[in-house]
Amino acid sequence: MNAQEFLTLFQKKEVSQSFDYYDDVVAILKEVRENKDEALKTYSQQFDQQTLTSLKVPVEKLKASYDTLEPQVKASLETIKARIEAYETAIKYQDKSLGEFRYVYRPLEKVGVYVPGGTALYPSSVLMTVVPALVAGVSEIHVVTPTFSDNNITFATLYLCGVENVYTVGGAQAIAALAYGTETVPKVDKIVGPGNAYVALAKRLVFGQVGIDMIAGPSEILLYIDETADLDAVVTDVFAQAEHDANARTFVLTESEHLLQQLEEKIQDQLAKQVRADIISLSLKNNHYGIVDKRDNLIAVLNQIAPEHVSIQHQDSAAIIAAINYAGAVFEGHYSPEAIGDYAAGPSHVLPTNRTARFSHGLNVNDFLTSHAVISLTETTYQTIVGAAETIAAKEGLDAHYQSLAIRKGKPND
Ligand SMILES: NC(=O)c1ccc[n+]([C@@H]2O[C@H](COP(=O)([O-])OP(=O)(O)OC[C@H]3O[C@@H](n4cnc5c(N)ncnc54)[C@H](O)[C@@H]3O)[C@@H](O)[C@H]2O)c1
Ligand SMILES: N[C@H](CO)Cc1c[nH]c[nH+]1
Ligand SMILES: [Zn+2]
Repeated sequence: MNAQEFLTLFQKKEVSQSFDYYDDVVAILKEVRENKDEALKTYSQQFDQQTLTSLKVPVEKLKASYDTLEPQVKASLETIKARIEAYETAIKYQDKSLGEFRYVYRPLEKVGVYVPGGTALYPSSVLMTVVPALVAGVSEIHVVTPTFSDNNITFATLYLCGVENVYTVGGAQAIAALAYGTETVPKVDKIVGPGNAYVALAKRLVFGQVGIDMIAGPSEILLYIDETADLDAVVTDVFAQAEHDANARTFVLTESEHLLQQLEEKIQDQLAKQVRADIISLSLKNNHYGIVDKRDNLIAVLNQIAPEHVSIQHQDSAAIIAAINYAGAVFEGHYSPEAIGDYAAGPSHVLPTNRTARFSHGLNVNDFLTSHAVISLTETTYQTIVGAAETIAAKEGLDAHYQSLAIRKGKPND
């Protein structure tokens, strides 16, 4: 399809998607708010087939998971953790002193982290959320995850990061627990982390009661390719996002109809051989788009989709990247595939989906800080600006404000 045809379809789909899970998620939020731990256990039975006697994971169990890791896995986690720490430390906001003003940053106190666990384990999401929080200086981290097996790599990674508060609960009910608090799970100040459509919608609905990082829902990739791209590699990039979720979305943009046909043939040839072919097929059936048009129209489409990931495998990558305004993260060239960002590049893989990169950004250390201005005016500055303030206070009819300003006027503080 061309750019215009795609945009018409995209708009219709976007409107219907946003309500798909609404009733289910609202019911879950209400139930957890009222019945707390009991509701969490009932939902774990219903959605995860787990009979839970307790929800909190003992630290010994986290340690046991860590102790059973092969040395190579421990070393890989350490390597990635160090890269994330270095990156987040480099981009952390510092207090600014501007004479009569200061702008200061403070770490959040209590953060809730969602680590997915429905159809795969996500130790990488532990690193991509917890490490930035630790670099920010967050004092309490509470992790919820639908991860139930003994000796699993998610628990091991949590232990490696020093997280002690871990609860085996997932889905919208886990978000409700962190937002409202239950007997076991405390209410937090902000919830971060990725998850499926239920998790993403629940976060959206509890915003205001607690802070959230963004809508980090089912994965997406947009690949912009030309003849210089290695099509076999591009096929793996398409499958790598589609295998996350039947709701994952993949977009291929190109200026060449022939190239798109070649790619689609390769996708069909290789689909059946994929380990997660069932999920990939569902994702590709409903959420895979090939768009052929001229450069300007493709860039306009890209900025409308504002995809979670953009991968540019094109000889003019620099020019295309310069025109991208909205994306979760952009990957340039053959050696920056999206999958390296999922695990090891450095910036967090927790990124906005479903067009929300038009107004939000990927998770980073600064999302775990709050900030405020400190105002310390000198008398000279005060006397210079008080007249303007009085004038507007009078126009607003707020007399007590006017008096608070006027009483200090012309009275040297000696
Ligand atoms: N945007 C990002 O930054 C990012 C990063 C990593 C992963 N992801 C996404 O995270 C998601 C992981 O999904 P997942 O499903 O494997 O794990 P998940 O932990 O997000 O969801 C599993 C939970 O969903 C709930 N659930 C399942 N079916 C339900 C139903 N019918 N009704 C109510 N609740 C139900 C269950 O409680 C289950 O515990 C994928 O969509 C993946 O693409 C996104
Ligand atoms: N691609 C996901 C973000 O959409 C992140 C991830 C974790 N593990 C593998 N991939
Ligand atoms: Zn991925």
